[in-house]
Amino acid sequence: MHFRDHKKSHASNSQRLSIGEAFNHKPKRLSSLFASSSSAHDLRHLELEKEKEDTTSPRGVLEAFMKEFDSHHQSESHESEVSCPSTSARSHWTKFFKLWKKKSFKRLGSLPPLSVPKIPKWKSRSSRENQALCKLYNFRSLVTFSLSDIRHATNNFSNENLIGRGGFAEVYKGCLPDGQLIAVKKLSKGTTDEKTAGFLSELGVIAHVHHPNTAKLIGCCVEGEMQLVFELSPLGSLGSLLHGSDKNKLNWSRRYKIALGIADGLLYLHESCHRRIIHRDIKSENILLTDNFDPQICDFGLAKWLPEQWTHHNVSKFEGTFGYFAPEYFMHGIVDEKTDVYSFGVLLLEIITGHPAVNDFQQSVVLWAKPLLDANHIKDLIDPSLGDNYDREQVGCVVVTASLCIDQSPILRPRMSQVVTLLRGEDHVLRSTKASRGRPLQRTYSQELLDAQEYNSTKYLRDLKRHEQLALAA
Ligand SMILES: Nc1ncnc2c1ncn2[C@@H]1O[C@H](COP(=O)(O)OP(=O)(O)OP(=O)(O)O)[C@@H](O)[C@H]1O
Repeated sequence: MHFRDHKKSHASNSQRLSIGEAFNHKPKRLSSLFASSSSAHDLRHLELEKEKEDTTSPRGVLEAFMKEFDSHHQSESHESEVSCPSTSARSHWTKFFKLWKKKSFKRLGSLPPLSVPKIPKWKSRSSRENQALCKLYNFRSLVTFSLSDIRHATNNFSNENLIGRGGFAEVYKGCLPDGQLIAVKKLSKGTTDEKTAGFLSELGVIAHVHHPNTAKLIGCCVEGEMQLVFELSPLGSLGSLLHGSDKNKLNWSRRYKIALGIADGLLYLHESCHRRIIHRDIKSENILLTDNFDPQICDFGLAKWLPEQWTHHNVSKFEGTFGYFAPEYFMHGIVDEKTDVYSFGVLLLEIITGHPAVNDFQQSVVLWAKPLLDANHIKDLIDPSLGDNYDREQVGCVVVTASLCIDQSPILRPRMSQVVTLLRGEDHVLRSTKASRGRPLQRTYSQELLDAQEYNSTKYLRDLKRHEQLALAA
């Protein structure tokens, strides 16, 4: 288990937390929820080893790809005696991954500089090492940047170019020689091992993801600090607009468009992507906005891949963002699509009400909104800054969807395909198709668990309160 600094450049109370941070200096109390006997170091070690062996985790998949990459490379060497110009760059990557594998618990920082892959120039998109990398990351064209390319683009990481700061990284605005605007996510927090693991995990997921509503990775750089290079989302995060001084930019039709776009992006991650991806940190700060207010889901640092046959995944390390946790996650460490659906419900409440997930007084928007939702007092929920300028039907659809998404019971929460239908007001389609063609609602493991404990509404609210009190007591 590791502890991170979570200062954000945009004021926010709902910051990503590790278990220790969520309860501020009371890690033992909560770590016992998921794993009672191990020390923090042992736990982290077990977690890393488990992830490396687990071919379903992003890093496990990287391992599998590396094996494939090695065997491909060996068979190529047998075929040709002549080495291509990119062989040395490729072997740097191979060494980098091998060292990471071997030294996952030793300091990579103590390795000689040559151990870090040498990066070809950013223009070398078609070079063979890039092709090999693309193969490694699901055959997509990625650019490998040199540190000097990045320095040049970001005005040497100047403070004026700093546009975001998260729990793991600083994000700098930049401009490539061809005029393309970029956002460079420089992983700068934690130990070298943690940074390497975080970099590979995020890269391993984001490079597989291609959808209009997910952040666009252009490439990466592993010289100096590890850096991911994205297309710039000029309007920044939804959180910064929704809770900052530019709130007036977010009229109702934009908010509705954003809600639909995020739902489409999440549906893609859960059901249409090459692999089944659970994001695990859906929140307004992790939704970026293009010039046209098209939302893009970003920050795949906590994302998990779930094999098709798994009902859920149990995590022993509690990470995420206070205010967005589904009850089954913070009580039992259960992760599946429905934990993302819950967080999406909280995000919808933010969009409707304009309230942050957790305010300065640590009050949760869920606890505030629930009585109003139950009493159908929709008018009292709506962000006063919208006045009467909203489409009643659309607001109705978003309110109903939010209310279903934050249901205490995961089985009663809709799947993302149902969420999309509900948000568009096409739930009559849902009702008529559910009986005939739709997948039957399956009881999930988390449902059984919650039922077994007679997890009722009163207990749910008590748990939320307890969660809040623990955080406040810190
Ligand atoms: N492509 C981008 N375009 C514009 N701004 C961006 C981009 N990527 C990130 N940012 C800004 O940087 C912030 C931090 O980025 P990100 O969430 O990826 O970092 P993190 O360290 O993983 O954060 P967290 O603590 O949530 O895990 C975002 O909230 C956003 O404001």
